Amino acid sequence: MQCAVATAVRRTRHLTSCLNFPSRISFLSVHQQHRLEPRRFVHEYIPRRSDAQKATIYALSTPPGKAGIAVVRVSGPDALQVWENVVQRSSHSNVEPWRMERCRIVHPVTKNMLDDGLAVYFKAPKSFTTEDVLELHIHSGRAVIASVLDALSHLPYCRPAEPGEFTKRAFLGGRLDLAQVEGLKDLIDAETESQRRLALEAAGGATSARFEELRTGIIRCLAKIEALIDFSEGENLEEGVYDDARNNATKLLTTIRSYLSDNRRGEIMRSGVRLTIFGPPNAGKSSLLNFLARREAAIVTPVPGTTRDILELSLDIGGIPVIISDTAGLRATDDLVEQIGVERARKAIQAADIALCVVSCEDLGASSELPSSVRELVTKDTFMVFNKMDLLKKDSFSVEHPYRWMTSLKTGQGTTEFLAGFAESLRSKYDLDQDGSSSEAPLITHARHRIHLESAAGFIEAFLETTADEVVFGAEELRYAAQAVGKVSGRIDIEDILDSIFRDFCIGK
Ligand SMILES: Nc1nc2c(ncn2[C@@H]2O[C@H](COP(=O)(O)OP(=O)(O)OP(=O)(O)O)[C@@H](O)[C@H]2O)c(=O)[nH]1
Ligand SMILES: [K+]
Ligand SMILES: [Mg+2]
Repeated sequence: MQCAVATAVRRTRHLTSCLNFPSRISFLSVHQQHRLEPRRFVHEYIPRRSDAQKATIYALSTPPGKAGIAVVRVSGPDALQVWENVVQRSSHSNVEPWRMERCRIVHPVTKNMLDDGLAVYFKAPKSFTTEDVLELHIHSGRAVIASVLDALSHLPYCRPAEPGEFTKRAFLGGRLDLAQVEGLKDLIDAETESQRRLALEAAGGATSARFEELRTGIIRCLAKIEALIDFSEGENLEEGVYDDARNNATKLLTTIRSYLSDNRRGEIMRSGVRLTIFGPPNAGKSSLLNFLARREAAIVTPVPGTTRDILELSLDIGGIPVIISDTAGLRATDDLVEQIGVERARKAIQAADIALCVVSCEDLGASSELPSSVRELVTKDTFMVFNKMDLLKKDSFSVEHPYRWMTSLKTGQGTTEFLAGFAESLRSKYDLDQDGSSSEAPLITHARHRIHLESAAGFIEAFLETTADEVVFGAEELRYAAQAVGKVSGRIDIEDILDSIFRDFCIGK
């Protein structure tokens, strides 16, 4: 008896580790709380886990509302059974996979006809999720969609899909890696042409392939170092293996560093330049936002302190997505609400990729010096707009700055030049072409990629700090570096590649 319990506990422990339970201690406390026999405890958990994995899920895959067609997608082991229950065809032949068929969609219990549509069955693994998939193409109307989804809810082995669950299954099934999943999401969200191309590249696996090349490079170095651990140079290994590994690691580090010092180009192409408009009150900041948006998005009045909260708009400036924030005019004030607005403005300037300062020509000092409220915030990278040039009395104007324009948002003077110069400056700053794309596709498009690459660079540096006597430590650093790069695509297993490289590695004479 005791022996049986011990076996059960051991098995349970093994299972809890498979199920990612925190620890043996927490398992025991759960076990004690519930006063369950170990064996029963096991039974309680296994079915739920496998159930979650094997559930057949369904969801509307097109936007809800009136349109020509809507697609309801079903994925999981019972997709074919769903077909048998809700799809009625004129022919009684077997279902032919990947072939669209005209059919009636019926309620599984009442067999009432719900819609006249099309159905297609994708046989696993040749489907988006790698599972059996059924797509029902129905008429897109609220009542039709509701009746079909309700009908599916009557099938006991089906449940509604959670957000992103089809894609998650595609990832778990190995159809997409993480970088491709991100690319797919970006493709759906793409609003500009350059975003579409960038996302398509990631979704298609080209981005992953570039990361994979880096990872394989690191593993090649690792293979050499591991060979040195097992054998030694001169004896069983050709000469210069250690130096080779070091040289290659140095080259890889240079490559990674060059990817990292990209001025955030990829992230900017993907998610847009964060641009904050700031300046003294009444300079014409909100007027500038409205000019760029071509509509009265922000309130403009002659009252200083009109804008208080931050107003954010996403615009396409010459093919570049720009997220523009209009902020409260910077000044000391007793008004509590305005004080908060000024505080938020300062934070937005810090968070911006580009800060654009609007100053009224009226507010310039005798020798064209900037108003004190903005003086310490302006750097050589700040974009400067000297507005209200219609009110400029003096004919001479002498503010030197790399990015500077003069406008009158009232008369329109200088605005065409500003718009052209503004777009051009954005392009040159981020090395982008006319349409906002770039000749060489950037590698890093998400902050996540940057974090993993930075950590890989750190590990390679640590490897380069080790000596020929410390190959064991060096190998460990390279292993971490490879894993860090692998995290981008979600591929962190290196043993498989290591084996294959080892196999063609030249060992012995
Ligand atoms: N003469 C002249 N007036 C302008 C010009 N641009 C804007 N204005 C006027 O200046 C006033 C202030 O403009 P806003 O756009 O509200 O200025 P703001 O910087 O957003 O002001 P706050 O939000 O209060 O900080 C409004 O009455 C505008 O019509 C210009 O080029 N010339
Ligand atoms: K104002
Ligand atoms: Mg304003």
